Amino acid sequence: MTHAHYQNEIYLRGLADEVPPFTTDTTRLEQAAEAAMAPAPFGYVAGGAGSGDTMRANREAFAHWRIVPRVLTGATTRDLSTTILGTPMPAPVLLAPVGVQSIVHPDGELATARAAAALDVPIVLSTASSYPLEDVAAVAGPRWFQLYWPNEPEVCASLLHRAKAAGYTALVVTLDTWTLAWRPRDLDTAYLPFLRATGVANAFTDPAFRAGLAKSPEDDPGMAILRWVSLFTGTDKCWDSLPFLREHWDGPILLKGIQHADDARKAADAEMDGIVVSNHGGRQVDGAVASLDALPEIVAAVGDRLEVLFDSGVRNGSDVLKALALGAKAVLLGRPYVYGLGLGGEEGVRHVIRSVLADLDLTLGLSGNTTIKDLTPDTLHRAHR
Ligand SMILES: Cc1cc2nc3c(=O)[nH]c(=O)nc-3n(C[C@H](O)[C@H](O)[C@H](O)COP(=O)(O)O)c2cc1C
Ligand SMILES: O=C(O)C(=O)c1ccccc1
Repeated sequence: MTHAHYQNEIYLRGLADEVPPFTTDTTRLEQAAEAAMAPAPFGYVAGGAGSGDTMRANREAFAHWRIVPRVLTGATTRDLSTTILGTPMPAPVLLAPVGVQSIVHPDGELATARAAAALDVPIVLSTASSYPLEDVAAVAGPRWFQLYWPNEPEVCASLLHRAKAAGYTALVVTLDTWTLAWRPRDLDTAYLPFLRATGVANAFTDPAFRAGLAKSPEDDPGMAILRWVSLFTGTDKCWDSLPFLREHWDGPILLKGIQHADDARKAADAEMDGIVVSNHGGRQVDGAVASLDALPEIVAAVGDRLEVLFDSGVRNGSDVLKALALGAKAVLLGRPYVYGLGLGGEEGVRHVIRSVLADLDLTLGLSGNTTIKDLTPDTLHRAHR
């Protein structure tokens, strides 16, 4: 089942007077999920750093770019497919790494992985997943692994070894979250899921992590969780540390959380294979630049040296199209699929992916384009609002 089929399926439902189980306006999933989810997990997913300024800026940045449709271009059938760092995908869309998904739905990352696999859309599994990476791999299709870079080299090497053995093909190293930001929404409700058992599955199943504990995680879970958190808090890493990852990871490496062209150049100089232009969905630095506003300069600086991927604020097909036109090779979908998970587990995630892809396919065609290669800055107009 592809994006075009999903469009037909939704139309056929309409003919039969059947409403779809979830909204097809993927920009409205947040409101729908708020009504369906428990308040604390919803607040954790929806929330951002500080006042939420950067989260809002991420969305506003998309509104400043407008698509300029072209006609009579023969875009009746489209091809959205692409290959990024050896991974073929039906569309330039991956699921962003999101930790602790079992707070949203008991099946968590398993449901997400199944939904994505059914559509051949790659997932990026978080280090802080609520199911062990091997269990997720067993039900997943194309998969990349996201690393929160632990302070202990043995634990880092062990995680990388396990991820490789379980068939994760690319490594996404997240650099913008070496400690969690000031997030009033969670602080005000004392909701800190990463301090609970929801995000430690990969640690508790890791031999190197277990070897460093005085008591097993089963005997003293509190102590084990504290050690896991401390492994990711603060960092002595710098640009010179990257060769360690090369030594322990046989495959493409991308750096996630890049917002400055100079950092993008450093990533290219360090022979990284890609970057993810991202501000973590506005969850880290309040007042930071909108991720889409950072994109063009970064593409100009390094677009010919490594793969530039993008996230933060993508909500529908038009947003994907705009990020691609500004030079991203693919985008990562974040909160929208997590809301799908909260609304309807595996079925909800599948609905969200299909809706975004069907919308992208139609928007691409109706703006007069046949493939994603047709998209350039010329596809867009810079508007004042
Ligand atoms: C609930 C939640 C948990 C997240 N956990 C992780 C994570 O474990 N690792 C990571 O690299 N990024 C994590 N992110 C950031 C996402 O990968 C992505 O950068 C962000 O969601 C994109 O912004 P958007 O949600 O506005 O699209 C998380 C985001 C959310 C909303
Ligand atoms: O909440 C987040 O944004 C995040 O990246 C994270 C960090 C630790 C555990 C789970 C998610």
